[in-house]
Amino acid sequence: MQETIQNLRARIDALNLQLLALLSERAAVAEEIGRLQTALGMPHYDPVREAQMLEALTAANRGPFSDETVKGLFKAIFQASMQLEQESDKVKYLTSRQTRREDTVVKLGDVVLGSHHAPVLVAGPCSIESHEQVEAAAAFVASRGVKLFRGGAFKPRTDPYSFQGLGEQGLRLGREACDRHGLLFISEIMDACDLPLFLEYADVLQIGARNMQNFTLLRAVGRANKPVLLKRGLSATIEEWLMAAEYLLSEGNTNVILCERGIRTFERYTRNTLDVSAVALAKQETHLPVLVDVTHSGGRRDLLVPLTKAGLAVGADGIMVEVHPNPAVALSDNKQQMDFDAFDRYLEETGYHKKLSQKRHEVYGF
Ligand SMILES: O=C(O)C(=O)C[C@]1(C(=O)O)C=C[C@@H](O)C=C1
Repeated sequence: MQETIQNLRARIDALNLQLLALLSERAAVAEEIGRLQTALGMPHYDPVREAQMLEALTAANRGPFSDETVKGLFKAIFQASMQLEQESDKVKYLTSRQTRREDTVVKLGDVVLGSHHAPVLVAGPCSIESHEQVEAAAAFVASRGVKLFRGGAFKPRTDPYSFQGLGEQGLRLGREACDRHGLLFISEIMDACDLPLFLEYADVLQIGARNMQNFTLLRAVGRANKPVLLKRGLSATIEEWLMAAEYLLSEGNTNVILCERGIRTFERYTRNTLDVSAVALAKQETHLPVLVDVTHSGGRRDLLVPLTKAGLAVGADGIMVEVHPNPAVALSDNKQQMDFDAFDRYLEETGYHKKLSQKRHEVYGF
């Protein structure tokens, strides 16, 4: 008896495989129909066709399943084909991990950003203010093992009468200081017409939070042959942020680094709220490297260490911080930049002096 059941089950197993092969073949044909329908602008759902097929099937039905059961089984098959057809209509976003499974790794000189590589640290002043200031900042961060230098020359300021940056002169001062100290230079571009200047002076083009949805700028930078750091907008949803990155990739620029910099919430103890889930989700949903700008996230020096730990714990590939020789007299963001002693304490407390030379798994175990 037991043996007979075993034998019958073996037959069912074989029939299951035959059914699966037939269903897969049928699905491939339905997908082909779906592609033609999409090209012709026709809907995928065709109730008349479904009714005709069900009629033909019930007419051919000799049992043991009732007509109703046969109809139920085939309706489930039609539904499954429809889902496949609709799925293939969905746009394949270049930023999506479904389109590209492997992590994108951005190479900046001898610094490698993303995947299993050691978390990077981007440091430098909010704005480039003078030769002396940028020289002091660049010399200091370079002496501490930092390879990526930030410094704004074109500043998007809320108040039109506040310091707007040194413009081209700032870019030149930044470039020269970076060259003297073996640093790579990241600076924010605000207008597509400044692209030639940035191509000459900067190593990484930063698109700031306020310009995250400047689609003309995104397209222009997307066509440039330079890595881009794309900050999340002040009130941008994760989807809007990733779509902005899609603009860059769709124009051919694959060296895109995302940067979470805190979003505007009701909370007033901090300037912005660091959205750690956005960092984790950006890593999950896209294949791009993700940084966290801890200076703007909290807008508070006393939060730089904990926010750094939080960012790295949820998978960030690096951190951006602001360092100024004398923050008290800084021409922008003077409440949140670190002086040199504070930066040394920051490196010690976050363990970044070790992290700068280690692989990710050596630091975090993952
Ligand atoms: O014949 C079609 O138009 C199909 O898309 C295939 C198919 C099917 O699976 O048979 C799928 C959904 C439609 O509602 C009708 C039929």
